[in-house]
Amino acid sequence: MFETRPDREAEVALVGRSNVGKSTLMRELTGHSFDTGGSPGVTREPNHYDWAPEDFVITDLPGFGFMSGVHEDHREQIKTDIVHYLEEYADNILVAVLVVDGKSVIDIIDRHSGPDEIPYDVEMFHFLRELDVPTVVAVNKMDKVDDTDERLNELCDRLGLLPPWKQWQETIAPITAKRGQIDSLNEAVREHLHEQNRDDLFKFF
Ligand SMILES: Nc1nc2c(ncn2[C@@H]2O[C@H](COP(=O)(O)OP(=O)(O)OP(=O)(O)O)[C@@H](O)[C@H]2O)c(=O)[nH]1
Ligand SMILES: [Mg+2]
Repeated sequence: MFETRPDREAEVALVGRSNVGKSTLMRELTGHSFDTGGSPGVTREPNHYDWAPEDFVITDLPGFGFMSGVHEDHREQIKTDIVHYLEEYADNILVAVLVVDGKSVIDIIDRHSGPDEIPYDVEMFHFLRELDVPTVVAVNKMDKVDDTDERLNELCDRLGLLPPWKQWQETIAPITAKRGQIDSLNEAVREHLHEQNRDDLFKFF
């Protein structure tokens, strides 16, 4: 279990598979650099970022999924830790940002869909709903995607949201974190904060 969380009431948490760009997005949101890298599994412990006078923390959770050099047992442990973390702080997490790689997410979901298998991104999306944590799917690396609308409609379909994606701007946010293009995410997060009467946190998004 991760024990490093600062004692803050409100939280926004970034979750998602390894190498999708969570730490890159974290850098864009906070202006502070975190380890990012070409190989999956860079972040092994949560990165928390808080502002001294504010009762608010942004958390970048470790990635889950295939990571070269990381043993299967350890991978399962990380996944279990993430699930426990989300359960424990569900009441504090005002918005969860599920980050996916727009270039590969459909292929990965389809490859892992079967009678006995639920793909991680789909499972996590539904798990967050069960916890009643408002969730935005940040579809990252859109600089690598040509057929934007088609891709985002497919993603809606896989997540059980009726396309077209434009109906779901509070839930589906295409971004290119690496270039700082995250306006759609900021808007979606603000919508959810507003619904919870937390306009005071708009300055962070
Ligand atoms: N093309 C492109 N690459 C990106 C973008 N955002 C991040 N990357 C790259 O994706 C790689 C992984 O980024 P990280 O931010 O380390 O990913 P992470 O999700 O934190 O990975 P873990 O810590 O392993 O879970 C890095 O090489 C980034 O430069 C983007 O918007 N477009
Ligand atoms: Mg990371």
